[in-house]
Amino acid sequence: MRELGEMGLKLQSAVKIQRLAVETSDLSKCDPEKVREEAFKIRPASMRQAKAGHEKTAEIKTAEQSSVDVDLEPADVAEEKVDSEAIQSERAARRPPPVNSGVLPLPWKGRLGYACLNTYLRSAGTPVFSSRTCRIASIIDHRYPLQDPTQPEHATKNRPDKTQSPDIQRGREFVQELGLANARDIVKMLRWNEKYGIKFMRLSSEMFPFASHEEHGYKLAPFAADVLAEAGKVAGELGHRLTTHPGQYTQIASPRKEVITAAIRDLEYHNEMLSLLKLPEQQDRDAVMILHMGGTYGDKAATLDRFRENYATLSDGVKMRLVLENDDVSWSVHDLLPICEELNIPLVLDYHHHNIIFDPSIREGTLDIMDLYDRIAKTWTRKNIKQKMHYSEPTAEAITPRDRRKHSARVKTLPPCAADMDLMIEAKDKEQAVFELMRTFKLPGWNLFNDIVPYERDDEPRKESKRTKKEKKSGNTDEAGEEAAKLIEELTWKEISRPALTKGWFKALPGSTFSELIEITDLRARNAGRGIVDDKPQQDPWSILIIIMMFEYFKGDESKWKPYMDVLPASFETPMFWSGAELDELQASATRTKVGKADAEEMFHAKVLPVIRANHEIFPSSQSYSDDELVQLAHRMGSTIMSYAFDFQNEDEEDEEDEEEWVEDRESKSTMGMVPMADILNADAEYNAHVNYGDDALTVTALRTIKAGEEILNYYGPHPNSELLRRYGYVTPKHSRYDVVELPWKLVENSLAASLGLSEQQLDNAREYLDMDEIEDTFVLDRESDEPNPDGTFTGSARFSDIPEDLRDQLKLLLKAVRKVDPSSVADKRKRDEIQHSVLIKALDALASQYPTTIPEDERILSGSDISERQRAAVTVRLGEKRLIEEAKSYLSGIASDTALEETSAPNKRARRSD
Ligand SMILES: C[S@@+](CC[C@H](N)C(=O)[O-])C[C@H]1O[C@@H](n2cnc3c(N)ncnc32)[C@H](O)[C@@H]1O
Repeated sequence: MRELGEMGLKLQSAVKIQRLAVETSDLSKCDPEKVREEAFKIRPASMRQAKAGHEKTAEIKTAEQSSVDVDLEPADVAEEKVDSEAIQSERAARRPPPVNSGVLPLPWKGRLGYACLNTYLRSAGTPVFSSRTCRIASIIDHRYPLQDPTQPEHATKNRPDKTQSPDIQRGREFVQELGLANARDIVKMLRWNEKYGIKFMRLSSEMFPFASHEEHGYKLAPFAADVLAEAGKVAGELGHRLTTHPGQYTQIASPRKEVITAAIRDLEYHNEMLSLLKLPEQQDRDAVMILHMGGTYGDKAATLDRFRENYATLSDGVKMRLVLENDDVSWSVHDLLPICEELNIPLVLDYHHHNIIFDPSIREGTLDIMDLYDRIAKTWTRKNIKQKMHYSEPTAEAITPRDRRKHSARVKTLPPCAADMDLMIEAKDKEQAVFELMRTFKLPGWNLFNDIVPYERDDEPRKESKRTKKEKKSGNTDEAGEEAAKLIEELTWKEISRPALTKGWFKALPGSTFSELIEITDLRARNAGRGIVDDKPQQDPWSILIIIMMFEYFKGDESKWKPYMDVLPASFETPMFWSGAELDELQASATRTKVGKADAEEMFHAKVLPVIRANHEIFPSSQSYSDDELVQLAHRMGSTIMSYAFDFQNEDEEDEEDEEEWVEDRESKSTMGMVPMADILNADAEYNAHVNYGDDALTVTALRTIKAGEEILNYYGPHPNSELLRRYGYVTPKHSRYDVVELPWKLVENSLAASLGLSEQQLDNAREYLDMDEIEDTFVLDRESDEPNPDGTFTGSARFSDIPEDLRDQLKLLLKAVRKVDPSSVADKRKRDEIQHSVLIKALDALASQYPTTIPEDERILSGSDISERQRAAVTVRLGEKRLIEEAKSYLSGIASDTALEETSAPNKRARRSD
């Protein structure tokens, strides 16, 4: 068994290395034999563990970055190349099962639960759910009475009347009404659950929107006391367990005071909600609040100390309900169990998270954790609370930890828990996932829900789509819009689809018919024979909108959008259109490398031109255009979209409730579109208006008094000037608070080598101890900036407050590695801390020196009058980055001198630490 486990691990590393080789976009260099050889080299277990932590931070970062850079980024283009079917199949074939265990807890006597949302009831004719919410701007709007308070509100005809005087209580009642509607639906869900054999459910944290908000928060008693007591009474009668899971930002071990204050408010809110249910004694004890420890802030021991300290200050009510859960990034079961035992806190074991940060020296899965079952169970029994566990599985194709973080829609098996466990199934299909498990294993109640077909059945009256509603309302669909929407459907995709491998043979069979929309694919590499795939190429929202805009453009005067297209710019100030000399003005700014012109053109060639060329009848005038001219036109449309288009969430996604779990990397399902008029507002980091997207109308709300002649400004987001320039072609002084600078790891390494007098060979030897696959090659430094105030202004300024945690960690790893190569070069831990700061300062110096001009020189250039707009923008970007580098250096020097001071004043402590 053990050998098999190790073999699985090696195969996994092989897959990982292969994937990385592919991700560096050099498919041809990926020699499978070499990859396998590499994978079978055993590294010390400690290194592997350390690297696992890194992988997580690196991946989270990538996910964040990709959510910003929607489409034209090189990474995306590379990603597409990577995702060839063969590689995917290979990876999938090699994946280990989600849970390695021979134990199935049958016959099952426990309760299976689902979290927060019942998909069946949510999509019923009259939706039943507990997460109705609103925006803060709506609370503020509803401080004003309705135009006709005797009539129900209407999105256009009966809105809050801003000419009257506002009343804070009125706004609060508006949001509280949403909470009451949410709470009233608990009983409906409980009764439904009971009917179908489910007796365990997590209540949505969004039950009472903004209840724990600093400014807009409110107590639940007395207004919600009766509704909650009624829900509790029904839960009591039915023996239903109710729990909660405050969100990931509720962290009581944060070093930031404001985070702790907010977390305590949120815990008190959850506690009040559960207490007002007035459940029978045991059920009340079982109504727990699950919390994650949160970040490590670079120092787990210090974080645990803060946790101890802050936990002690929590109210008894909160302490009675608080439960800790292992996460998939930083805090494993092994980390949390001791603190849970120490502080008398139950520990909820989440198998899915555990399987992501497992100890690879044992094997993936649950075997290592089973030895801890007794200790985990005791954390519950000694408080007389019924134990619960969380179970979910990664998506079927998941291989890397990043992939595996995504929960699959349903689960295939049960974990090896006690057969009477309360098991929360955290899967996207919620109650349907529970049903599937019940069906698979014929668990008690499996025969109760035969009348429940999957929640998307056609005979259930479903919510109308908003588009249909609008169309109906106008009585006459907007022809131009409809025409554009139909365009994509009409296009024949064959020219750009994958070559048909096996369809020809299949089609040749006598009597066969074959839809053009599907394709037979070869899945033998993963032992799955043939399979059917959707044959449409993956057009993304960008290419679709570019094609539609080009379609309208070619129609010329015939286009109903012509007047709108005419006011849109034909040329742009974004760096995409700058000359080489103009780009050079950006100096060492990372923006210089992010222009993405070549990648954009590659995308046009792959996704836009083939569609146009294959459809002369739809784009008749395009025939007179050369390929180059089409690419230029695609650039123009792409840049227009970049500056003017809006993202629209798909209907399905809007209805989806948050998993209330650790951050998930969801696939984007958005669509992009042009919205004339809505795109007319300019923007700045301090703004005075907010655009509200209603079902039937788009409104703009002033956030404060706007003087006559003053420009109405929207908010495009907390972008650094470099990003503002890249996307929109402008910069503003106010956006400099969000400036960032990218520090290449190479500079840190060089600076370390210089500080310790290491030779290139010694540095290379140290690198051998690191898993280079996990090493980040750049780190983003930025300032800490508060959110803008509700009126769009800022109270304080942004300040540099810390070096990124992953940079610190990576540097620590390197220092440890250097110590192994040359123990005399880094004497002890204290020395390592000192070195860290000076190394980073030197690295920042090196970074600053890559910019040929100094801060005063840039300031002089900017104050001059003979400077073009493009130059002004470039100098503003580079100057912002230089100033940030200086701030980071002063911060580090400050810490370094504090440490020195501490050492001179506390020699005993120092002596202990260096032991
Ligand atoms: C959505 S449009 C805003 C309306 C646009 N000004 C127009 O002419 O229709 C975004 C573009 O407006 C310009 N813009 C927006 N805010 C700006 C600002 N604060 N300063 C300069 N230009 C701005 C940029 O060219 C940007 O790409």
